[in-house]
Amino acid sequence: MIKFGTGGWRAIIGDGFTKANIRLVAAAVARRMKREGVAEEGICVGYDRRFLSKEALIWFCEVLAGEGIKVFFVNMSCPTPQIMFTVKEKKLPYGAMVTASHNPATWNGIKLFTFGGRDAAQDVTEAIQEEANSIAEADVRAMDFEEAKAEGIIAIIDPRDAYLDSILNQVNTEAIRKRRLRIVLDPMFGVSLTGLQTILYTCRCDVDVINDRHDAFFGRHLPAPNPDTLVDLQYAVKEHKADVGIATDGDADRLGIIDENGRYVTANETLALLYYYLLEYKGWKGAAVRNIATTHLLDRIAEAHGEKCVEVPVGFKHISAGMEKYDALIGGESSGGLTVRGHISGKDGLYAASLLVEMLSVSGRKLSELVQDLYEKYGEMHTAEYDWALTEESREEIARKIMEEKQLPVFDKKVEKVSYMDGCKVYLENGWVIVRFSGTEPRVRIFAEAETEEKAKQTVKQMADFVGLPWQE
Ligand SMILES: O=P(O)(O)OC[C@H]1O[C@H](O)[C@H](O)[C@@H](O)[C@@H]1O
Repeated sequence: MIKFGTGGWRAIIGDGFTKANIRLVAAAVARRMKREGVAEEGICVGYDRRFLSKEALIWFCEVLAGEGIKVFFVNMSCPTPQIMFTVKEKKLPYGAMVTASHNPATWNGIKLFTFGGRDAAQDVTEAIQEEANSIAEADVRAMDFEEAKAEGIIAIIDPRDAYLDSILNQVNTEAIRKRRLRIVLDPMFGVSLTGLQTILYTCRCDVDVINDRHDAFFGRHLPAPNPDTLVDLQYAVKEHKADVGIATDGDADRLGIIDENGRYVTANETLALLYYYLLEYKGWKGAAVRNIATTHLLDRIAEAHGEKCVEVPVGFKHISAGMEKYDALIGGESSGGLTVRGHISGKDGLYAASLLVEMLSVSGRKLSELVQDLYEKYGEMHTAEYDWALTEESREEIARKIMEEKQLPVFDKKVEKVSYMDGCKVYLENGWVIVRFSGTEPRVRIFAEAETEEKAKQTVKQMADFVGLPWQE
């Protein structure tokens, strides 16, 4: 059974992520493109550094070619945002990337993009999922990869320069050159290495790199930037006396930041800092779009500038849709993805890192000072984020209690409202807590925000106790 979630189709290699299923997804995409009359316009495809990614993409393309779909094949592992950028720039109707993003090394998957380089909307992925699950394997046609190349159905392209130049054109490279920043880069064994180094060297930064070799096990960590996985980067920043540590996840659409003291700057803080920077320093205008599990600091910043902050369910496709609807300035999520008006509509770790480096250069401040400034201006808000592995039974039990019976614990703060848009979110006076099932992994997540980290943690604990999840520090 093929199942698309928050960010594309993901499955364990050899279990759901099999050659047969990859071919079924390709056949469904091809049939959809043919029905829409866009077979000749084509699809841009790429792959990351995971185990089996390139092979999987070749199998995917053989089916596309067998159905007569024009394929633009990026023949070098690359960041997901590079594919989104190319779909947008070439005005292609579709794009695809073989990656399981931040999931464990045993997973792989396929992300799909539509016109404008956006994450495919839910109705699109649902339709593709349904069609893929209904096609008989014997009905899948394919054409040998080399033959399709020789016939020109598959064209090899290299859009790297166009993508990197577009980022360099959007940031203030002059200001960065003057600041001579010292940076430690941690691509987490993923695909940002060449691109981010190129951008940073072009801006004359001094760059040290860790975790750069090709390791399909991601150094036995999850390739997701968070305080547990960025311990190496924290040490390296302190050791090299760097101004900042920059990490990107496995497919480089998410960003993780370490400040000059070796402290992990949360994705919420990064997002709020960049929104503030765009409004205050660059004088840009516009709303912010955040997902339901992301900091309300953005709401405070928006309000202070006469802007609004729009809340959407988790998943960048919802952020992109919200940004388009409100012509928003910035959109982002607490999981580390963000983008800005004028760039691609999907999240981009390379672009976000470049903008952050620009912010440090233009402001002339240290990262820790900028975070402090923000709290002094808008009040302290801190998040606590925990997640638990789930069995089918525990999932059903939690869903019954909070989603069907709509039970809630008794909080020591006033409950302002409750939303069931994505999981169950309780809006408290000066804070909130959300319980939701991940759409990318078999896990349940409980996030909270409050005036101190301790209070946020206590709120998560209270909710975890209430739904019967074991508490671990
Ligand atoms: O909490 P989850 O449903 O697992 O989603 C966590 C993240 O997964 C992917 O990276 C999606 O692209 C993001 O939009 C989402 O925020």
